Amino acid sequence: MTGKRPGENLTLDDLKKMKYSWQVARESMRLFPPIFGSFRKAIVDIEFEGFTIPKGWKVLWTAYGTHYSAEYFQDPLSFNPSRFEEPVPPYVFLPFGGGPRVCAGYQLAKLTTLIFVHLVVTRYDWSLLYPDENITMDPLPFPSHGMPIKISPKM
Ligand code: HEM
Repeated sequence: MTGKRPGENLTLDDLKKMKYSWQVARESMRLFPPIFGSFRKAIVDIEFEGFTIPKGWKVLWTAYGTHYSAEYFQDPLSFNPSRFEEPVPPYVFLPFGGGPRVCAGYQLAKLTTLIFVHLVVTRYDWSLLYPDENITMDPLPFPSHGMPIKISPKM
């Protein structure tokens, strides 16, 4: 989002135009979903693809199952925000969960992510202290040095 005068606030209309920024955020959450999954409890016996899930059992759904599947995302390990120009089938892209218990803060999270990214990119110069920092899964992504950055206001 360019064309803003220094100090001029972003408007809701500005945020609606940030389609590529949101694609970048979505692609980041596809590769590293902040919440990798969650549990559901079967409240009745369920038949699913030849399996029986008995009433009372807990089921773990994970975002990685579809996020890293070539069936849904071509070349799934590559970072390609443009892939989100095409619609994604329901229950395939799940950083915010899905169904009746989908994240209640989705819109707020989208808003704050777009504002944060806009301000960091337009107002600050920043760089990673450890560009090749190792990231382990524990089970969430965990940068081995805490991912420190060097940040300073743009001159
Ligand atoms: C990037 C930011 C966020 C991510 C990735 C995220 C992710 C998720 C996920 C995956 C769930 C579903 C968990 C499940 O199905 O068991 C969830 C639920 C929920 N989230 Fe978020 N969330 C984010 C931000 C927020 C914010 C900002 C709020 C509130 C201000 C919020 C409030 C909630 C609530 C209340 C639920 C429970 C909804 C329910 O069970 O009916 N989240 N979130």
